[in-house]
Amino acid sequence: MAKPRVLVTRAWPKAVEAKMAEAFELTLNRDDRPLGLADLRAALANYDAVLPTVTDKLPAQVFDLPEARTKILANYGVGFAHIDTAAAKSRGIAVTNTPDVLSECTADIAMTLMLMAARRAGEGERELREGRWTGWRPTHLIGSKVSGATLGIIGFGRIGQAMAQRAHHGFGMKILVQNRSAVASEILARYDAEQVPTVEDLLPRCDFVSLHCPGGSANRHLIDARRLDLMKPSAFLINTARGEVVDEYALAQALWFGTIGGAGLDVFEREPAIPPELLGADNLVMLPHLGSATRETREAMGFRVFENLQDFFAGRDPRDKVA
Ligand SMILES: NC(=O)C1=CN([C@@H]2O[C@H](COP(=O)(O)OP(=O)(O)OC[C@H]3O[C@@H](n4cnc5c(N)ncnc54)[C@H](O)[C@@H]3O)[C@@H](O)[C@H]2O)C=CC1
Ligand SMILES: O=C(O)C(=O)CO
Repeated sequence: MAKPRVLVTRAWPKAVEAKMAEAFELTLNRDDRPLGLADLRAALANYDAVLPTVTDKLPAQVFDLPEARTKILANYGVGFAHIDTAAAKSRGIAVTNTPDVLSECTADIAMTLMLMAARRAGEGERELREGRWTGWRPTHLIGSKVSGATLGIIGFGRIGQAMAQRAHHGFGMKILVQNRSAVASEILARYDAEQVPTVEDLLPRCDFVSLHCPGGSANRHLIDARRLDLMKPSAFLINTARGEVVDEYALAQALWFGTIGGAGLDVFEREPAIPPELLGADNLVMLPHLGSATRETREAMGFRVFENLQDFFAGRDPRDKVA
């Protein structure tokens, strides 16, 4: 039987590409150039499986083609808001993602941002590299204490809980939770966490707020000017979820006017474009979407896609089917 034709849309870890090549008729993207709408539409017409990432936008219009050959979109990543899953489903295309294997590393990056923003690590490093450091002094780059502070987590799924694990058990933080659905009491008990009914209940009580919900239209600008105003003037906002969850212009205003203490961002609404208003804010730490970027995790994500494809082409339901 002919091997399924599979398109990998970006360059992946070599070990995963090699394993994939044994099982499938594989097309790789050696240049690592992001695909446009027309490329993706052509991919759906010509491949049995397309393996997109967060940089491949698949809105309904991409699925609007006379005949789709593709039967599965096996996404490399857990977030799949860049794929119109309803449109995929209506064309009989299954969608899978890669949960769990990236939860720890993404929570590690959220902790990194929280610590860097609170302890002014970005400002300190810039000062040192630019030769502006004049030596230790009692009033130099005074930050905010993380240990023992209150952390609000919006979106208490896999990564939100990994964040709570680190913050509560590692840093003695008090955990407040806001989640779309009720969180089981035994899960809350693991972190001595309290679930609050609304975002409005959570924000005024927190020293740090970390976002761990999915992106997409339902959560677009979940954190807007009105909600930023509810945060303490000393509090920090951390976003490793998706750029669109935060109104970046409202955030830039809050940072410039000091209505919040600072922020840490790993994701941006129009990444890789960063609004100039954010670039100039000193009380902001920014990373280029590094949440899952460790060798171990990026390989594990690839092998998870491989398992999903193997199941799918063997006629089994892939474990990570989301549509
Ligand atoms: N920065 C990075 O590199 C990475 C970012 N991510 C982002 O993190 C997100 C979360 O991943 P997981 O924890 O694995 O997903 P998950 O599905 O386990 O958890 C998401 C949680 O958010 C809750 N939720 C959804 N909308 C909400 C809202 N409006 N208010 C409060 N809670 C809401 C859901 O009920 C669920 O409990 C992904 O969808 C992705 O966008 C994931 C991996 C890496
Ligand atoms: O998995 C995701 O959703 C990412 O953002 C990249 O790992």
